[in-house]
Amino acid sequence: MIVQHENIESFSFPDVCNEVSLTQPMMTTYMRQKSTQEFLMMNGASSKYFDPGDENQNSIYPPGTVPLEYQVAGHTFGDGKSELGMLKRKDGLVLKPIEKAVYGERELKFYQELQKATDPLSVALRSFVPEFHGATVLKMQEKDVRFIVLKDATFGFAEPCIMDIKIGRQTWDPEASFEKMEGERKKYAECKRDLGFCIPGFQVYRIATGKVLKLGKDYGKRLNKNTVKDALRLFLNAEAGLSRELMLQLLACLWRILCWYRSQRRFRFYSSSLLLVYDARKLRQCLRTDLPIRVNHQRPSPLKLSASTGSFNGGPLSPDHLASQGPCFELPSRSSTSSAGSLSPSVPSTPTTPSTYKPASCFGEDSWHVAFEKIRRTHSFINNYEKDLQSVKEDYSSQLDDLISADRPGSRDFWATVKMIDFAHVFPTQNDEPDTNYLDGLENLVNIFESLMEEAV
Ligand SMILES: Nc1ncnc2c1ncn2[C@@H]1O[C@H](COP(=O)(O)OP(=O)(O)OP(=O)(O)O)[C@@H](O)[C@H]1O
Ligand SMILES: O=P(O)(O)O[C@@H]1[C@H](O)[C@H](O)[C@@H](OP(=O)(O)O)[C@H](OP(=O)(O)O)[C@H]1O
Repeated sequence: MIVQHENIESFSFPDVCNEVSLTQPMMTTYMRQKSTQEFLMMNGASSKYFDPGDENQNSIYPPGTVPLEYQVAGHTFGDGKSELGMLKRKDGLVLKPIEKAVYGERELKFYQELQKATDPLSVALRSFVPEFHGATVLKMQEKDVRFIVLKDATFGFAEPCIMDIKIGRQTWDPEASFEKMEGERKKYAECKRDLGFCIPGFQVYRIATGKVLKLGKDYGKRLNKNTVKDALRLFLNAEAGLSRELMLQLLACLWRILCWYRSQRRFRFYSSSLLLVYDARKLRQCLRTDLPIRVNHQRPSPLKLSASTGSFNGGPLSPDHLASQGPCFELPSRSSTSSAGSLSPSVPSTPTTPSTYKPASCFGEDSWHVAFEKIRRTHSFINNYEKDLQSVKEDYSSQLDDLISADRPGSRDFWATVKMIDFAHVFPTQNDEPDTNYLDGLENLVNIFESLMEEAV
């Protein structure tokens, strides 16, 4: 789609890209407002710029809400298929409409049960998903619409960069009709076949050009195993120099999710996404700062994760493989994991995750150092892989020490993270096998990130 506006120019991918000009960093706030205005116009809202706090808006949206300006994928207002899209509320929370009852109620139940659960597997999972703030009913054009209320994954970001990565070769659930299955099979075909994931959309505040680039599913559907890396580079602002600090923050999250996913036998996540987010404003500051991250490139960099180790290769993982090569924390026992589709703590089959597994939020109160120590523990493997990783870990550790060094005030703030989203097609596991559909895609994604890490400055 091309939108005509004085602030939109330079369509490098003619039918799929909106690039908003930001000529100077100082103009960013102004331009964000402009792009919001553009976005609202596209979605049938008032042409006047307003924020969600504006009570006098003449819009079709419930008072105190606007369409989520930074929605990069999924069902959106006026996309010709769905009537509803994501909204943003003035308190910064985002609202996901329940449009298709079965899917919506399933997702709501997933969040509700996850919120109540106290078992370690669920507690860990909770740290990977957006904070859940219940459900609410709002009137939209005379109709009552129920919404799931979530924390905005980009909350507090000045220049949010967001990428939606849908994980899994199979993006339809076991109850899908034949038509739905066929439809899904054809979409993002190359990426899903070769990598086990696809990219339905992303937006990036580009440091090299000073423009906001938004690419949607038409672009994503054309990607293949070779070009996907370019899309990631674009998203990561690699033109400005791929930042090791950014990569570490994202990789740390991806590793933790991977470790969790390898250990779990409770769910099958179909058509679920990882939302990669970071703040380009912070990235720009980080790239401008000569110390200390940039001193790292003076060291010989051993940042190569050996593909020969097998652990991150995309092949299917058998339970035996997991037992011999999996994370160093023990796997839940077989008897305790079967058929546990529910997150409720009262379900007798809740896994008894051992005490060595200490879930911790990716980011938050922890310093880089503490957080990374935890990651190091959960990312350990009980074989030669451990040896292979040793030098890598040492290098990471010193980088992380650099990152929290006292002469970088504010360096403890995290400005990139990964959240698991979209649980409309989550099903209980029917056997004790790992969810290779999701795992293959996630492992391939981690592999790509690890190889990109080698390019980081
Ligand atoms: N917690 C969140 N914070 C910020 N943005 C979010 C959040 N949840 C969703 N989004 C935005 O909304 C988009 C769609 O989200 P989601 O995948 O949950 O919707 P969907 O309509 O079910 O998608 P699909 O069509 O793939 O089923 C995401 O790509 C992201 O841009
Ligand atoms: O990326 P695309 O091409 O937009 O494809 C959509 C995507 O697969 C969504 O996950 C799916 O939503 P569901 O969760 O509802 O299955 C939607 O189905 P829909 O067209 O039936 O809404 C598809 O159209």
